[in-house]
Amino acid sequence: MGAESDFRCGFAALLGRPNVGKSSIINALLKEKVAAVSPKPQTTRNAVRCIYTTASEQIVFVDTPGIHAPKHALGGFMLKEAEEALLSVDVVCYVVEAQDRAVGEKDGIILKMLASLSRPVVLAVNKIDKLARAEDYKKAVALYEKFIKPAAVAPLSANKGRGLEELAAAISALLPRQPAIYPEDMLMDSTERFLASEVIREKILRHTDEEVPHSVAVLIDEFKSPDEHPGEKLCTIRATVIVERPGQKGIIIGKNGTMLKQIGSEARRELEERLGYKLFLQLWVKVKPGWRKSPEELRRLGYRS
Ligand SMILES: Nc1nc2c(ncn2[C@@H]2O[C@H](COP(=O)(O)OP(=O)(O)OP(=O)(O)O)[C@@H](O)[C@H]2O)c(=O)[nH]1
Repeated sequence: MGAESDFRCGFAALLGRPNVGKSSIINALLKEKVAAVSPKPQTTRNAVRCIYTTASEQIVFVDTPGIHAPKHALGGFMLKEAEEALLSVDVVCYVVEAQDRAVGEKDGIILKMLASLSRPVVLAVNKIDKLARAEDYKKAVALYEKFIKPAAVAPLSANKGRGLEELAAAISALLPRQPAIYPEDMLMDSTERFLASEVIREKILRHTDEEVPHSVAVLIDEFKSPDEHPGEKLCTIRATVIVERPGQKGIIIGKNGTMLKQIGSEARRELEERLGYKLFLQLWVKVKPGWRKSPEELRRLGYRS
């Protein structure tokens, strides 16, 4: 790592509607590095998505969970939660697509939040490879600049590997000068078990409404990775989704089990990508009335103060 006085380090929230390429950007930035996971427990408020370290900078990309659920954000409560999460970062990296020519509902919610937030925003305009004329990305920039004043604009293509270093440079220019927070070889800051439960929980939140998200906990019953069990070819995860009422169980399982299947396959895909293993994921749903009020249950689920 470089001279500490010039070194920049801080937290960047990665925001954007689904499918704009957030995961692709992270993967491209980390190149071939498999998302190895450190056994160090989670220390930050937000889920750390990855840690990008070079000789001169360390950018800790975090997820801001509330923003994945615009349905709930509309309700006001989650919007506030998301805003609070955003206040714990130094910079917001807002990802949009180069072909965007109108602001959709999901971006509308994000823009509203960003407009009232006192954090610098880097507008990452992804998928420039899809444009016939490269400079047309400026049309997307003009569209979003009607709502926010980004501190920097970074056109890029995660798939073609273009503009990634420029994006990292634009973000790190806005970070405080301070030494690295994490060791330089650390790519993520959470245990694999914790990551698995958070990813499963996040998929449930995306698919459910009203009181269900607040009544859900995920308990990892079994986690067998090929690293710890050399005989294993796959990583095996068995988890129980805990809810408070039978009706909530029905919602999560869905008609003929379709909802649970969908949640399971989305969680499996994301975990395979982030853990770097092929995965066998099995989910159960169990009703535990009042689990949120039981200190013993909370402890078992890992919610320790
Ligand atoms: N043409 C092109 N496609 C891209 C680029 N970056 C990502 N994609 C594609 O866009 C799709 C969505 O990419 P993801 O990285 O999964 O998007 P995301 O924002 O993480 O999506 P969510 O996890 O649903 O929020 C995938 O099919 C990617 O291959 C790019 O630079 N160019």
